[in-house]
Amino acid sequence: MPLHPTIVERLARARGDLRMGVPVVLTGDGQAVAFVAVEELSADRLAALRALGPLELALTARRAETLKTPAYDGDIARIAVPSDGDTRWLRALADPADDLRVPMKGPLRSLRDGAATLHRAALQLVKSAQLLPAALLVQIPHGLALAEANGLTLLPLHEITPELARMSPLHGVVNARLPMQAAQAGRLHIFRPEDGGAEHYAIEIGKPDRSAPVLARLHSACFTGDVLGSLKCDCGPQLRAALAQMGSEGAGVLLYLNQEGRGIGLANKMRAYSLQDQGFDTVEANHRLGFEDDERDFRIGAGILRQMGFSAVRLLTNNPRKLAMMESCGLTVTERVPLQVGQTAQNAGYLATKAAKSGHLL
Ligand SMILES: Nc1nc2c(ncn2[C@@H]2O[C@H](COP(=O)(O)OP(=O)(O)OP(=O)(O)O)[C@@H](O)[C@H]2O)c(=O)[nH]1
Ligand SMILES: [Zn+2]
Repeated sequence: MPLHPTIVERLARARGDLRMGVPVVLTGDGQAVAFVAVEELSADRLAALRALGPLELALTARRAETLKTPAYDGDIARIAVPSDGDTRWLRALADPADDLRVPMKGPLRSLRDGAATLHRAALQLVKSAQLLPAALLVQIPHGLALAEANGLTLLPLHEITPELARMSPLHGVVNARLPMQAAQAGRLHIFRPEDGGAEHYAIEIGKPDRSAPVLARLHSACFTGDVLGSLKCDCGPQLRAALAQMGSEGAGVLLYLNQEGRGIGLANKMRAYSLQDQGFDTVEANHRLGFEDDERDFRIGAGILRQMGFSAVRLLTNNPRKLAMMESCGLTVTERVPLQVGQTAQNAGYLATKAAKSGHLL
């Protein structure tokens, strides 16, 4: 293998750069841009980018809708940044925290002309770095020259597009015996993705027969519910009930997928919780932040199950999307096993919204 990093490795670097406020260079469609995530933008970097040319802010159409500004590119909006637009101005557009207190952010000028392909890719990268979906871009004449002169990560669009669409292969790193309250015969497996992303875990209980449907649960990380016992959701009780059922049946597999906050990360989930305290429901809060309702990639769970030798599941869930995704990834769902535990006065609204807007089965 050559010494220079592959495109997958450069993508991982780029995510790290964005989380540190370092610009990344994107080329493609006959254009080149340098961009940063607004969330981590410093005044110095803003000044350095402004010196390169007119600045554009890319937001998702979800966020643009809240800001009441048109998204001429369908799923995204490009907004011209005025010469006095500073980091506070940009952050107020990216972050809905102060929307109710300061509803008027404009006037905003949405751009209509020109291509949005690089803006779209920039936003996708910012999202995959679990930052607020807002990118500040500047068009540059020569991507390679700017990247080389400043030691920036350069990403050609045609190389990253297939990588962003595919699920990164996962490798089993280690597994070891783990006796638990719910089952003495437990084993924890660690899976690591090739793209430098979060590791995921499989908790195998007993010795499930690989030739029969296995009792399985795809659990998404919820620090607040799983660890802190939050009353705002039903995750903690669901986690424990699933393990208990597997323990009492003597076999099962629970995947603990590190897709906190339905894939938006804990910081963004807490932003969503602040919005929920302002009266928005769980879906509206995600939209106001600029995310879709659910940003999780359920292919990961199916991939791990197949890697462990399972081809059919009895799936513990109330979420029809999980059932559909299993089937589309080639796993047979022989039964949906409902998992209704942990209802509280505080999460009644949350569960009702999931049933009404996300199709959860009651
Ligand atoms: N963005 C966001 N995420 C939340 C909120 N409440 C809980 N979550 C996350 O939602 C996910 C819940 O995952 P799951 O338990 O797999 O839930 P599910 O899609 O409802 O499906 P089932 O429980 O299988 O029926 C976890 O990642 C939580 O962190 C919220 O208000 N906003
Ligand atoms: Zn939860």
